[in-house]
Amino acid sequence: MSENPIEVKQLVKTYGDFNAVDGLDMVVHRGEVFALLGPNGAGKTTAVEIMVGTRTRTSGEVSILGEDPGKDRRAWRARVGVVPQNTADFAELTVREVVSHFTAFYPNPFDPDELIEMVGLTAKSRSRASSMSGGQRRRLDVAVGMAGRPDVLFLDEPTTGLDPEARRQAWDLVRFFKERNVTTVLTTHYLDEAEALADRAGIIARGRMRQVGTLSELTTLAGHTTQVICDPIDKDEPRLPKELAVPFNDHTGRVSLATDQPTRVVQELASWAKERGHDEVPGLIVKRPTLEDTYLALVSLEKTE
Ligand SMILES: Nc1ncnc2c1ncn2[C@@H]1O[C@H](COP(=O)(O)OP(=O)(O)OP(=O)(O)O)[C@@H](O)[C@H]1O
Repeated sequence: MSENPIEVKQLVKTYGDFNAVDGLDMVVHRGEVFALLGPNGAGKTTAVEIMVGTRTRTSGEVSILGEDPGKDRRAWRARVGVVPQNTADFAELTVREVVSHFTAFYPNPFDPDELIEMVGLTAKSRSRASSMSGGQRRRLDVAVGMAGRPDVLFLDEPTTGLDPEARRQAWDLVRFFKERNVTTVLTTHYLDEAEALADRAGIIARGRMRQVGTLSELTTLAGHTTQVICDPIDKDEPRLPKELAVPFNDHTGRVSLATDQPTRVVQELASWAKERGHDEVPGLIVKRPTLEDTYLALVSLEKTE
C-alpha cells in the first residue's frame, strides 16, 4: 500500500481499555491539502503522532511515502515535515540559530534566511525565541517543521494563537507548498481555514473517520442547501412564484428560500420582482452553506447515531 503518500488502514491506538484511535482509515493523495477535523479528544493528534513516527500504534497499517513510520529511517524523516500542536521551547537561542540548527539536519534544506523570510520573522531574526510573542513562536515552529523541504507536511493546529494577519500569512505558506506539490495534512478547529485551504476534509469522531470528501461532497452529505434571502417586496402581496411559495421568515420578516437550484430561484424572484416594478430584488442574498454549517450538522448526526 504505497500508491498514495499517506495511507492508513484500520489504525488503532489503545490506552488501557480506551481506544483513542479506533479503526481509522485515511488516504491522502499526492499534492493534496487534507483537513483533519473533529471535536476535542476525537483522536486527531494521536493519529498524526503515529503517522509521523513519534507515537507507537497498537495495530493497523500506516504508510507514509511508502514507509512505515514506526521504522525510523533518516532519509524518510527528512521528507516528512511536522509542526506539532504545542509550541516548542527553544530557550535562549535566536530565531536564526534555531532555524540554522534544524536546517543542518537535512540533506536538502531551505536556506535559513529564506525560510525565516517565508514565515515572516526576518525582523526578529536576531531575537531570542524566549522573548517573542506566542504567535511569533508559532511561526518559528512552522519554520522548524519545514526546514528539510518536506514532501509531506503535517500541520497540527498551526495557526492557533496567531493574529488574523499572521493566519493569512500561514495560509499563504500552505498554498506555497501546495504549488510545489507538497502533500499536507492540516489539523484545525478553524473551519474557515479548512475551507480556504483544503481540497478534501475528513471528520474524525471517537477515533474513527466518519465522513470524508471534498467540501462540496461533505455539504451534500449534510443535506444542506443554499439559502436565497430577500426583503419582502410587498407585505400585502403574499404570492411568490408558485414553486417558490414559502412563509415569510417569522424572526426577521425576510423571505428565506432553501434550494439546491439557487440560479433558478434567483431568476424566478427577479422576474417576479420586476413585474412589481422592482429592477432589483430588494436585499438579495445568496448564502451557501459554510463548512462550519456542514461540520456541525455531520458531528451532531454522529452523536445521535
Ligand atoms: N498518553 C495518553 N494516555 C491516555 N489517554 C490519552 C493519551 N493521549 C491522548 N489520550 C486520550 O486520547 C483521546 C484522543 O486524544 P487526541 O489528543 O488525539 O485528540 P484530538 O482529536 O487531537 O483532540 P484536540 O482537538 O483536543 O487536540 C483523548 O480522549 C485523550 O484524552
